[in-house]
Amino acid sequence: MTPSVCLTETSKSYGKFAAVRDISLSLGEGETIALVGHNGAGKTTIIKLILGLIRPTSGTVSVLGEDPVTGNTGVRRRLGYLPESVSFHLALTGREILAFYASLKRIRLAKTHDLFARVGLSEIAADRPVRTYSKGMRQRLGLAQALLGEPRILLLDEPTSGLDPALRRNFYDVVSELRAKGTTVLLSSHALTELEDRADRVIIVNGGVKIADGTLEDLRQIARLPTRIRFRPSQETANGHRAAGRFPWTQSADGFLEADIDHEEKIAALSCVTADPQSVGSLTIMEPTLDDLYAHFLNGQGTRQ
Ligand SMILES: Nc1ncnc2c1ncn2[C@@H]1O[C@H](COP(=O)(O)OP(=O)(O)OP(=O)(O)O)[C@@H](O)[C@H]1O
Repeated sequence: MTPSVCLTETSKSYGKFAAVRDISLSLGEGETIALVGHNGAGKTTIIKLILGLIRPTSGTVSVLGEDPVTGNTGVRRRLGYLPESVSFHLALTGREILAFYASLKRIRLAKTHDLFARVGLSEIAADRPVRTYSKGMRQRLGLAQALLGEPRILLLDEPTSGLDPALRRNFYDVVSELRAKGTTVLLSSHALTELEDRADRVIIVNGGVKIADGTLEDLRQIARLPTRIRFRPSQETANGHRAAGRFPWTQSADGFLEADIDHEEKIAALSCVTADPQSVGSLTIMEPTLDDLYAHFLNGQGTRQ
């Protein structure tokens, strides 16, 4: 996969304080990457380094092959950015705001006409002043602004905070469309559960340092956390199952047998449960979630505010 963004041993300090320390990462074309970490972990600093809004204290940042601070300004026009708190001039209409940002990016207005529909803002809403917008509508306008000019790299800082479930779904639909077109999407978020099925890769930062980077499956392989297996045995085989093998099955209130099985034993445990398919009513395999993995990688690292 061609990398759109590369940080190589990049640090950013403010005085003696290192907001980001020796981070190396690459973001591929068409990849959706979740950037997760506690408050103050360094997520926004990484985004600002990619945008060229701040210079690294050491190391390098390359965006579409250019240094985003000193390189070809055309590269910046290929970036879309939705900041953590969107704030627009309240007296302007959505359409006026989009026209303003389009002129900054030197994009012809004709190319912006479908953006309102794409983010789910009606034509009537587009002509209303932003002060009449709900938080969700402002966030949609922020997304429309970030989508101006069909960016090749989209950086979204906490994009779904404050959005209701329907708006979140709509938002992720737009992200899927962009991914299909080859756009690199970096999503900084605390909403781990909703990222789980949506990100191709997860980067975890803590205290300005990258502590994990991989697909969910990669992270599961590294963390080797137990898998919970639950099954409902048929009446006559319940006792047999409970005794089966060396696995510590316990009976839950709803009649299921369940156990947390070590990563290495997962296949053996499943073979044991399913040896006689007739004897199993239903079976659930619960792999460690992104929440579990996040807690695992942060465990013992300490956090800072
Ligand atoms: N201009 C600055 N001057 C001094 N310290 C800064 C500056 N910008 C960021 N920091 C510090 O760098 C650290 C990382 O900040 P950053 O905004 O990147 O965190 P974050 O992971 O985005 O947090 P959040 O989830 O709360 O938005 C924080 O401790 C912050 O206080």
